[in-house]
Amino acid sequence: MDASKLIDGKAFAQGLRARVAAAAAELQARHGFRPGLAVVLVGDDPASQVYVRSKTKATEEAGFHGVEHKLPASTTQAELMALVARLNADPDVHGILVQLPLPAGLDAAAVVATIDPRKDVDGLHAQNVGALWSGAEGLVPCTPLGCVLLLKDRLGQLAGRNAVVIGRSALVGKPIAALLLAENCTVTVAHSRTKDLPAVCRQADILVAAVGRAEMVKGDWVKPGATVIDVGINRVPTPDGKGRLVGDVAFAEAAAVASAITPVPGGVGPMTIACLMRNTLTAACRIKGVPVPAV
Ligand SMILES: Nc1nc(=O)c2c([nH]1)NC[C@@H]1CN(c3ccc(C(=O)N[C@@H](CCC(=O)O)C(=O)O)cc3)C=[N+]21
Repeated sequence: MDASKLIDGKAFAQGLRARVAAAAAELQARHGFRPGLAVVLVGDDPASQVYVRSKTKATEEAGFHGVEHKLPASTTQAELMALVARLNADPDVHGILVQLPLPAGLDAAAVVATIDPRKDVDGLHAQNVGALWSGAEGLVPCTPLGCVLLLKDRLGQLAGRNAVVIGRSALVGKPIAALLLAENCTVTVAHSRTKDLPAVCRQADILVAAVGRAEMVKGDWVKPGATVIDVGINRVPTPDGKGRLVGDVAFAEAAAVASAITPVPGGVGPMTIACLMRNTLTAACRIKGVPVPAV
């Protein structure tokens, strides 16, 4: 494959994190505060622990104030909601992220509804979802924001392009569709009940795969010259037992046809964390009433 086709999310994310860190240093110097992020992890799912660790590392590297709350899987709904209420009231915390999924028995929607919308750096609170779809100011989910930043960096203007999003989750598919619509794309949201999914995908100038099924999108689903964003992170078994990460797109096949494509790992994943830092910076500035720096 021609290396210039690769959309290097890892490199873009590094640059974004450096710009966020510089903006945070400037805020400290001029206004005397640091953005603060609280990450809440309930239970001991190993994958979640890895993500939370990389979020904490990014928080430190950005020069933010970071707090990590690790709660046992036996935590009750009331205890979790009480922690969120404390974080809502904490003046040093501007962003609250409750790692999902929560252990069985806990109601994620009720927890999200408790988060102060101004501190909802995941953009999942109904107020932020409404703001996204109505064009009002709010906070946008990190993974969708990362996808659109990569697309604009590669393509410039997105207006008028046909975008097909496969997947309609609240965390990824729906918000990506909203963001692409706001960029004046013609957006189709495809899903498990879509008829002739390959033919729908072949219409896409921008194809976003967010289904959570390893290598489902084949090379002949991709229109020649299309830009492919692979949001999937699937661990598949290997003979050595370690497993490897693949996306929702059959990468080699798709890369042969596309003009640009994100790899897995090293594509959208690192952008998610960089955008979490960006959202925390935005949330902190709005709460403090100072201008939000462009990063
Ligand atoms: N409330 C909430 N918000 C989230 O944003 C959220 C969440 N819960 N739960 C779990 C998922 C997953 N997630 C990822 C973040 C970074 C990478 C990432 O950096 N991946 C790297 C490395 C992957 C690896 O090596 O394991 C890559 O794709 O290159 C992946 C996945 C955020 N999530």
